[in-house]
Amino acid sequence: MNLNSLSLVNYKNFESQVFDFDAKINCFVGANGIGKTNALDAIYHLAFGKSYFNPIAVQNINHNAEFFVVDGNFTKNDRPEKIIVSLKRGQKKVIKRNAKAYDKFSEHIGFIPLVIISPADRDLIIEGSDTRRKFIDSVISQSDKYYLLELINYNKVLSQRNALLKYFALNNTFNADTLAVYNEQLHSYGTEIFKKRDAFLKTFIPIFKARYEAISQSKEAIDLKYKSDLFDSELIDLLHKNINKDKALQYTSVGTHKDDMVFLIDDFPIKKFGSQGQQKSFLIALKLAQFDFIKQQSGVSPILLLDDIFDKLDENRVAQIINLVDDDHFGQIFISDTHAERTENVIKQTHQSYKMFKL
Ligand SMILES: Nc1ncnc2c1ncn2[C@@H]1O[C@H](COP(=O)(O)OP(=O)(O)OP(=O)(O)O)[C@@H](O)[C@H]1O
Repeated sequence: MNLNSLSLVNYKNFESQVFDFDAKINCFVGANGIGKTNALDAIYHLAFGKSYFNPIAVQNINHNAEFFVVDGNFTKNDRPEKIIVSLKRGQKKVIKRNAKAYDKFSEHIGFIPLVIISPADRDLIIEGSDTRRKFIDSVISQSDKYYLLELINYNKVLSQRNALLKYFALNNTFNADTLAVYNEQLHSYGTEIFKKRDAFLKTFIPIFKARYEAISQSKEAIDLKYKSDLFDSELIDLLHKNINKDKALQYTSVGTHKDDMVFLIDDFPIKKFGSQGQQKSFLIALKLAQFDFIKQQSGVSPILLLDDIFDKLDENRVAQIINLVDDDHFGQIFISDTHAERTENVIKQTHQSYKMFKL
């Protein structure tokens, strides 16, 4: 899996820019705010059809322009693949593979396996459960197409059920039959989602622990626990049991949309009890385990984006990660850093080809 070239038109601060990449290591270097992260985000866009950093699509168009185009030429399984993502103000985003537009973006997810490691990952520890669910969902979705569809369907039924609860409250009415239709559907999609999350984490956690041990070279016990209402009861029963609460709240209070992952260090939440360094190692281990998992499932080495790597790692650990390309385990790596020499010194220690892009 290789990205050979990237062309950007009006993407964030880039008006027009073309990059020809090395097959192994590529480095964007330059001053703060010059666009290093934006270049990585453009690559992310080609894999996920959206920005990792700015979820409001239209804000990724250059302030002075009416549209953006991100155009990438890949090689996958020895075949050329051209992916184009474009967006015009006031219109819907278009994603094309080899000149053919996707009807559903979900069909594209997983086609370009990619993992990003960024300072923004700290949200996984700091922010609410939503961020952690999105992380698990995005990892599973990259290797299981049906999962994403189940998730989309679950969310659709959930909004319909919530709208119905609001309608009941506003009109002072109740209809058990209509609600039962939504309960059945939510139960069926939710149960599948729960089973897949549970199965995924059973495979993922040992990989994650091994990665953490290798990175931190320390003895603390870290763990990741899946929390879900569905461990104790069937979703359909929970929906029935909580109907009075849901009517009062006017939304659905139980289900897989409430699942969470608890990050632990020596049995205590890492958010409160982990040092800065332990938290950084935890996040890197999480992302490298994501890399391992996707590779295991798809047989393809994901593209790895390392945004502002020295934010998370000291020079030794950066060297450790970049050395991974030496054993051919990793495919292609894209790095962003403010200091050209610092990164180049570390890269030179590998025996791989590389290119530096001074922005
Ligand atoms: N839609 C947009 N139009 C024009 N410029 C934008 C847009 N969105 C973001 N930018 C600009 O992009 C720049 C930030 O780029 P980026 O985050 O890639 O910087 P960076 O080189 O990674 O910096 P740092 O080293 O500080 O992380 C900012 O100057 C910001 O104003």
